[in-house]
Amino acid sequence: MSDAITAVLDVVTETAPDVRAGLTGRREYETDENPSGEQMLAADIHADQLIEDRLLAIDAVASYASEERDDIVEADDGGHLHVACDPLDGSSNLKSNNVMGTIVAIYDEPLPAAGKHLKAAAYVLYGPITNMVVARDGEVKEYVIDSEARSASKSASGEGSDPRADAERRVVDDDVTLPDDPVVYGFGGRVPDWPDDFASYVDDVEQELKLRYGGAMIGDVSQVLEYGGIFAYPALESAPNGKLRLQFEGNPIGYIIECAGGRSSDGTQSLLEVEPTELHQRVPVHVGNEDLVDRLETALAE
Ligand SMILES: O=P(O)(O)OC[C@H]1O[C@](O)(COP(=O)(O)O)[C@@H](O)[C@@H]1O
Ligand SMILES: [Mg+2]
Ligand SMILES: [Mg+2]
Repeated sequence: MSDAITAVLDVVTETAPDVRAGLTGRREYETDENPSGEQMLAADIHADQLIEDRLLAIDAVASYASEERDDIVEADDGGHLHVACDPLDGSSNLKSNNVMGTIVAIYDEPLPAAGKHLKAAAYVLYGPITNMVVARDGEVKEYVIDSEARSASKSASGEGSDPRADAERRVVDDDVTLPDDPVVYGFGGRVPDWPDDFASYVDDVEQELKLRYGGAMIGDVSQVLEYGGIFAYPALESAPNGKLRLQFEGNPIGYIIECAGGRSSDGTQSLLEVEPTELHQRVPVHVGNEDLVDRLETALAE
């Protein structure tokens, strides 16, 4: 099992530089919508295709599902891992050249699965540098994806030049934990669309924390992991289940934050406890320091 998970994480690492390189020139919207009714960029489709092809080539991967396709793709030859992917999280940031990420959730149950069936979750963040955060076995590690260092050392040693073999991840923090004293908050959705109970919670936390909201969940969650705080894409008046999707976004981010010592919630319970009903189901997402999420649940219950 653990070698199989490493194989999936290695493929994600090796594919990240190709996803990143594919962004240039793929900033236009396609005419098709994804299953959530959102317009896809050419970059979303390109990243999805690259990741699907490479993950399904791993013997242990039984199925692949993504935010960008209606149905689960089953591998021809079995396997025991089921991978759910958001190939480009925050892709509307591509037009304005801001951060985006790739999220993978590795389950040992067929999809849709509850978050408690996650064996690992990871994201790649395409920021000024490309890094990768991996949660497994209750721990979170941060890596830098370093394609150039490896390429240079390989060419010096005369090794071949398969571009996929050129990326490696290097640990930069082997125990990512949320800082005790939280600093930042970031909440999605239009402010007038926030329910009153959520809005009054925001009034409270904005007295204590600094706003950091960038329009890509993965970038905003990375701020919370680094500085402590809370990220939410809450239930809205117009969308009681919020915007983010349980299999591809809520579960893996909830898992990463919980492994880093924080809490996740759909408003009343851990995201990892939410009953899956369909592949593309949405869920309100609140993740961050324990005390901030506890207070949020109390505010929503009043
Ligand atoms: O534009 P809004 O409503 O603030 O939404 C931003 C949210 O939507 C998302 O972009 C949804 O993810 P996708 O880009 O993968 O569809 C999140 O990353 C982000 O938190
Ligand atoms: Mg997303
Ligand atoms: Mg996406």
